[in-house]
Amino acid sequence: MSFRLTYATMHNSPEAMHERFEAALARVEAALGARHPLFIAGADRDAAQHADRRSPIDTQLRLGEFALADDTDVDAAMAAARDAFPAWRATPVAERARLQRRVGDLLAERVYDIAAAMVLEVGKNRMEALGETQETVDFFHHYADDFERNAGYAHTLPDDPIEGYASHNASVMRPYGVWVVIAPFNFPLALAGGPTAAALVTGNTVVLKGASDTPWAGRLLADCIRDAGLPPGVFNYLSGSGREAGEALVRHPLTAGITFTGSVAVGRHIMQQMAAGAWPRPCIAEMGGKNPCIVTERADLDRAAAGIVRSAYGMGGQKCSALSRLYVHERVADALLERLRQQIAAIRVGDPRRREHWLGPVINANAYASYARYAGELRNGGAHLLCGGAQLGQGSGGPAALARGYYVEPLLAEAPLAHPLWQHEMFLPILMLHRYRDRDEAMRLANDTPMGLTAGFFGGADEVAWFQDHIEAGVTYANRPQGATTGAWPGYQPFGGWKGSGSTGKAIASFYYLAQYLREQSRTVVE
Ligand SMILES: NC(=O)c1ccc[n+]([C@@H]2O[C@H](COP(=O)([O-])OP(=O)(O)OC[C@H]3O[C@@H](n4cnc5c(N)ncnc54)[C@H](O)[C@@H]3O)[C@@H](O)[C@H]2O)c1
Ligand SMILES: N[C@@H](CCC=O)C(=O)O
Repeated sequence: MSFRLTYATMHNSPEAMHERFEAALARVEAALGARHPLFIAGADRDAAQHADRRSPIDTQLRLGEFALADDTDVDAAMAAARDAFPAWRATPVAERARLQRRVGDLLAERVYDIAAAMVLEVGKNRMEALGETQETVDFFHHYADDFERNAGYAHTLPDDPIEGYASHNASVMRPYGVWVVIAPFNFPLALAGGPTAAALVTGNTVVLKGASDTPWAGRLLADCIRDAGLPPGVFNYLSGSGREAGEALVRHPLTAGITFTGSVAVGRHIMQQMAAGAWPRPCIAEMGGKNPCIVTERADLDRAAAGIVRSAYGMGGQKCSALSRLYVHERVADALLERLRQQIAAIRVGDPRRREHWLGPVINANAYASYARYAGELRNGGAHLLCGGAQLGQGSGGPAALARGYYVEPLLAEAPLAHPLWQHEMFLPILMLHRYRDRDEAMRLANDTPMGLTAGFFGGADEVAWFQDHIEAGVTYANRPQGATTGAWPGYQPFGGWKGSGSTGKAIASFYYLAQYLREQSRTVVE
């Protein structure tokens, strides 16, 4: 298939992709209900307790039983990763990169089956799930290529200018040791696989923990890493809760560094713990977003509407990059609203196993209840709900086909600027809108947030530089109908947040990313 799948191309998928997905879905559904163990020291390990997991699509759909790691399992995983570290660090870069590419190749071979599992586990639609799996493939290849391209960041420096001695100098980068990766529920494969690939290729060993809602995706990644032939202990997988397994990993004495992806509250808590102790340990924290889009009088409104709807409602707004604040010039607001209304009305909400359903359920009962609460807060806080606001699933009295899942309507609300939800990451398909008069006012409002992940702009070509120069966000998109604020891809858009959205100022898959998994050693040798 010559089609190259990315989040920007997934809107025009070829027929063959759907046929292969359908076949994989049937295979995966036929095998539901299995028990999924932990993966430690190269072997499966049963935990003392397991969680029975159901799909957000239909809570009677039983996915399987997933191990809940406890302190003993965390200790075992950390010890395995510590024991494997010296040999893995000493493994030539070319060999580490070869194994890493092999993981990518296996993910690619299994792309349809893994995507089918993620549709069931997360409730995302097939193209989002296929996109995420392909993104993970690309992370494994991208980081292997990048580390080799940078020759492992080893540099020979000039000899010291000392008479009578030959004093040779070099700078090398050395891995830290056991690197912990903590992944979020919404991209449970890509945001587990990306940091894992970065840590492994740079010579660290890894203990990965998946999110409590999505233990399956991480286990499927573990299977690919096992089958690629990485030595036992180099990679270990734990499923389990954040409060137990996650906390135990963060406070573990063998934890040399962490990549955390998730909410601001948990991220800041982990950063504080990593800064405390005998010495500060590195913590790459990729956190939340409250992403704005500015539409000026000169925008192409068809493009704007397409990009806005895709980014505000794709995956039910459960992307850190999702658009949640829309600032539109008052002269074009009504015309844009008309287009948005049409596009929102065309969104088909339903079981994401079916191709025609672009919008599946939200992840769990909490998110489902939060949606109703936020809709109420918007109404009570003086907002005008222009579209949506109703739950469609459990307990809503909505369509029978949706009654066992967590389905909600895409919501668009024109809200007073004083409304507190302008400042709160809801992580749901809820978009708030404000009509502005003056472009600089729009920019001030767009930047009026402690977050700074992604931002979108629709306007004249000669306004783009103004947007890029003034917006406080790590990832920016101008005039992009494929997604106003969403859809970064490794090798095309480095992805990382400013301000409260990220701890390092260095983006995922950027030129500067891998160096964060290494510490510098200066080497002087006098002959
Ligand atoms: N910036 C990014 O690249 C990015 C990408 C995806 C998601 N996110 C953010 O993630 C959030 C949604 O994901 P979520 O709901 O899974 O986030 P979350 O913070 O609830 O959980 C993330 C992970 O942390 C674990 N965890 C929870 N409490 C912990 C603790 N005390 N100690 C250690 N680990 C703990 C969880 O089990 C999970 O594995 C949103 O805020 C979203 O914006 C950010
Ligand atoms: N990389 C994804 C977002 C990941 C966060 O949830 C995007 O760019 O839309």
